[in-house]
Amino acid sequence: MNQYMLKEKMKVYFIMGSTNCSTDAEEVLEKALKGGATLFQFREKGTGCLEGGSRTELAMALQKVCRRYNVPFIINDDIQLMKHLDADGLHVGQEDGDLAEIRKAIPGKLLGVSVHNLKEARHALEVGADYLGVGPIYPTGTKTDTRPVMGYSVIRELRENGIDAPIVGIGGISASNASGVTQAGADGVAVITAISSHQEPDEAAYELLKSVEKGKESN
Ligand SMILES: Cc1ncsc1CCOP(=O)(O)O
Ligand SMILES: C=C1C=NC(C)=NC1=N
Ligand SMILES: [Mg+2]
Repeated sequence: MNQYMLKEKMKVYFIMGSTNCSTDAEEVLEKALKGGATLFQFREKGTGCLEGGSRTELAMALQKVCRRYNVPFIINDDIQLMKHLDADGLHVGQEDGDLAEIRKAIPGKLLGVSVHNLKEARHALEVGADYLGVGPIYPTGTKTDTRPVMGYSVIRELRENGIDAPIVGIGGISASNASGVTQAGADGVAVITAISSHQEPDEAAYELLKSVEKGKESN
């Protein structure tokens, strides 16, 4: 997939694991994709998350939903699971291992990296990352061990320093603030709660998409 197509897929980047939704994860994902989510990341992490067979089973079920909507299915952190399912890609953080090693280990797959500053962004792209996750943009209760809340500043700084790779902002993002993230230069937004905990995940995804497009108009 070329960079232009990948930037299109970054618009509404939905992330979820079993601990992020009180109802049926498959149903929430189906609705999110119906509503316009453009990419999905399976992130099964934190207290009470699934392990072993039940983890793999849920991942397979969610991968099937993504296939039906022709939406990329990305796995967070777990390279074994990604390989086992032949998923479309892997997302890793700064502490998930040597980025160059990880890049070599998954040839032809999408590799996303969480970055927090220009140095980390340059390194990730040098080793061959396909897209960058930048945040936390706003305060979030979903991930407790985040770096300090950064606002739009890092997104702007990356763009001003010639980083034109696909970028998603992440952290406390909803339809009410997503336009600011794309106005600052991101290609889209990555969200957990705004969709996974919404009564109507399809409406939530659609509102996010509209907010993302609005921000793009003015950047
Ligand atoms: C995984 C992650 N990385 C930085 S903030 C965050 C959590 C985002 O969750 P939410 O969209 O519910 O704020
Ligand atoms: C921490 C993260 C940052 N960015 C993205 C896209 N996913 C993540 N899990
Ligand atoms: Mg990680």
